[in-house]
Amino acid sequence: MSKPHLLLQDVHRHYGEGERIVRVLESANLTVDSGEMVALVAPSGAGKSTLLHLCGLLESPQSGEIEIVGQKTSQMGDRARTQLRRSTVGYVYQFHHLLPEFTALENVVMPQLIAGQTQKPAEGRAMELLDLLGVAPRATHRPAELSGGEQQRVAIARAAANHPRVILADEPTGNLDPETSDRVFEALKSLIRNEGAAALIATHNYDLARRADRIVTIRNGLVVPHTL
Ligand SMILES: Nc1ncnc2c1ncn2[C@@H]1O[C@H](COP(=O)(O)OP(=O)(O)OP(=O)(O)O)[C@@H](O)[C@H]1O
Repeated sequence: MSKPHLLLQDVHRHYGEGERIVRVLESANLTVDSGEMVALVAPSGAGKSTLLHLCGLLESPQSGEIEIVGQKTSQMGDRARTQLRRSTVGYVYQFHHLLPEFTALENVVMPQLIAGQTQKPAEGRAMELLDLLGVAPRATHRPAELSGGEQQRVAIARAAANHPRVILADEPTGNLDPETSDRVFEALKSLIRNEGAAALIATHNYDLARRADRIVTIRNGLVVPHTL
């Protein structure tokens, strides 16, 4: 059997020390397979951002192993981690952070050029993603000329531009109205399926969480299955 795209094994993460210690994860385990969408639902302060940062190699655990596409990261140096993150992880944030002076298309082309892709194939890939997410007709519009939902779909296309094996999203529809939020979530889901990425999506929206393949929460420092 092939390895899961994302694997956390016996991960410990705390902040501070002594009396001020905050134990967020204690022996946490999680696996997310290719094409699987896992929703992360937990109360404020439970450790959702911490977990996403660990999965995205933006933070390191005090102990335990995090594997991305079968690569163990616990012994990696900073450069190797950064390289692995850039080549395998895509982030979607609540606020899209698109570059305002560039068009939707250019925003999705840009990360590919930075990764060493050439213009034409990068444009082809960008159009393919914008099309998949239903925003191809807005390709030449700048962010200010797009609706909130369109902006967020462009941001998802940008996060997926370099074929990430792992997609991490923090409240990806948090600032959208329910109907738009629904549409964006479905677009994200079909993208994950299409691309065979492993996705971990933190959300407070129970209706959306229920439509993921699985729901997990953080309890007593563990990542555990959750039902709503
Ligand atoms: N740099 C830090 N130093 C000390 N404590 C921290 C630090 N970062 C996070 N924490 C603590 O770790 C716990 C988990 O924080 P985290 O941001 O992961 O929670 P969260 O579930 O994402 O919360 P929210 O839903 O409010 O964003 C919190 O109690 C927080 O106060």
